[in-house]
Amino acid sequence: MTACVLGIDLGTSAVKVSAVNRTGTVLAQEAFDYPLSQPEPGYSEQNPNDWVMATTVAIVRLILDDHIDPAEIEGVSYSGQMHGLVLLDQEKQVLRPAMLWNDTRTTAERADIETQLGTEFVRITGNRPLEGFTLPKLLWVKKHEPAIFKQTAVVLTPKDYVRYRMTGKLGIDYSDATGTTMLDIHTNQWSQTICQQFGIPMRILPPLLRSIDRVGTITPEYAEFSGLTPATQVFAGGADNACGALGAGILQPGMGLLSIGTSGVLLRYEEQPTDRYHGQLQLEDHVVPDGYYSMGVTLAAGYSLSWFHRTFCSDLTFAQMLAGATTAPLGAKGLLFTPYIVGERTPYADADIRGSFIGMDATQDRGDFTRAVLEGISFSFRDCLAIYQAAGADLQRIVAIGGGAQSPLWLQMLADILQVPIQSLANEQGPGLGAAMLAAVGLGWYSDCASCAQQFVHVGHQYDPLPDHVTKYNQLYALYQQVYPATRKLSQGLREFLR
Ligand SMILES: Nc1ncnc2c1ncn2[C@@H]1O[C@H](COP(=O)(O)OP(=O)(O)O)[C@@H](O)[C@H]1O
Ligand SMILES: O=C(CO)[C@@H](O)[C@H](O)COP(=O)(O)O
Repeated sequence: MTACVLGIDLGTSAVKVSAVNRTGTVLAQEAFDYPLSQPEPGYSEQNPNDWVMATTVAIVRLILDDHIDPAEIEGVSYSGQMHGLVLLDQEKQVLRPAMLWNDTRTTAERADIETQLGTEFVRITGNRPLEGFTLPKLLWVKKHEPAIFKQTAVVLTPKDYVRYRMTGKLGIDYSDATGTTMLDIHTNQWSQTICQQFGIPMRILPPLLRSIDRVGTITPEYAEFSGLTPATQVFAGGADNACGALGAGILQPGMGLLSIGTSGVLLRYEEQPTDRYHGQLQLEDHVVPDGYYSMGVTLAAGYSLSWFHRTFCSDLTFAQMLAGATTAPLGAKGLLFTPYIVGERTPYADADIRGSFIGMDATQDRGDFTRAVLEGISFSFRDCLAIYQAAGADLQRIVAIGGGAQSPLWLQMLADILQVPIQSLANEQGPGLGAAMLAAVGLGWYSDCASCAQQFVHVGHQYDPLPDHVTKYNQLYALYQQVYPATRKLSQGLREFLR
């Protein structure tokens, strides 16, 4: 008998479900993709039912193909892409496609929040209003789709909807609730001030849960649908970046996480809701009770690379494309890329900025372009690091996770550009491992997250900065920093042209 838990990681590109035993060994993992719909520039949507179907397929495959015995799955928990808006009516039917974290149509709503509440909003939520958060999306629906807003009985974030479909229970955990920017980060209650100011009925906000809280069990209907048993216990789970941090053992100040998924995140554990970053970085509740974290988010990290692959080299495998970057010289023969292909969040909260290749030269080839994309994304991470450095917040150790962490070339480049040692994990599962850990702690296998991390988290390789690369990248970064101010007006002009 191998008792195990399932960690369900509801990412932006796919769901990944990992079966993990009591000692943290990953027994099997299954993934299933779903599409992203971008009907207009700035729009980014997914169908919540696709998440449920994909999760179910992954679970069925774990049972049928990997021979995970449903009777041995004692617990399930979740990690989810943050900030997405899922609206349900009185009958708990989905009212419209989910608006995702990288949907930036809400610039007017964001400005409105800033005008109406200004610094009070930052004080309450720990965050300045940004397009990607849930509140501006809800205000967009209120203004542009009033009939849907009127029918809204429940607001959820993505993984909460999947949990609801598996258990029949509604709720949101604190780490995702902070990401809505409707939670008072100091009291951990929904903010009456924000709800009253913007006309959000508090009854549509779901009950608040701790990430390790037991929510219930699998419903008989979902058990029949998926092959799971109704005895399996379900725990709340958390935001993907918080779960990623837990799964990488980021549980103390000075420890940092680099998540290279669809988005790119540089995250630091915080002991309290600090205002030292003046809203320049996000501040969120951790999945660890009474813990917090700050983070800078570049909207298109892995997404820039996938976009490049899809658009310019779909004839190559991902590995072949990356091999071209390995042989290209540092600096890609003078080519700079800025990864603002869906706008940007940190350090430039700018939905209109767009990416650029600067320095194109007839001597460059596809390998140089691929390398420039990797370097540009890495410079964007350095922009996030610069905010930490300016605030005097140390990051002694950074662990990398996510799809991008599969590339040794990229991890070495990041060590060289950030000038900090970057560690990979031996059992990298992305945020899914953190989700599994929440189930393990919820079940009582471990007394707390820290003791579970001691058993589950194993560092793999360390990439140390190479001095001659550091010098060259410093030179390039100084140029990269000039691209945003130089292209801002051009991007605005092009956005106007498109409108
Ligand atoms: N071998 C690889 N090397 C570098 N990047 C990769 C590799 N494989 C996938 N990626 C990048 O990882 C991203 C997906 O990472 P993942 O953590 O699964 O994202 P998400 O959780 O957002 O769905 C893709 O956008 C892709 O560009
Ligand atoms: O918006 C944020 C964090 O604020 C994103 O990091 C999302 O949480 C999506 O994560 P990935 O799919 O890239 O892991």
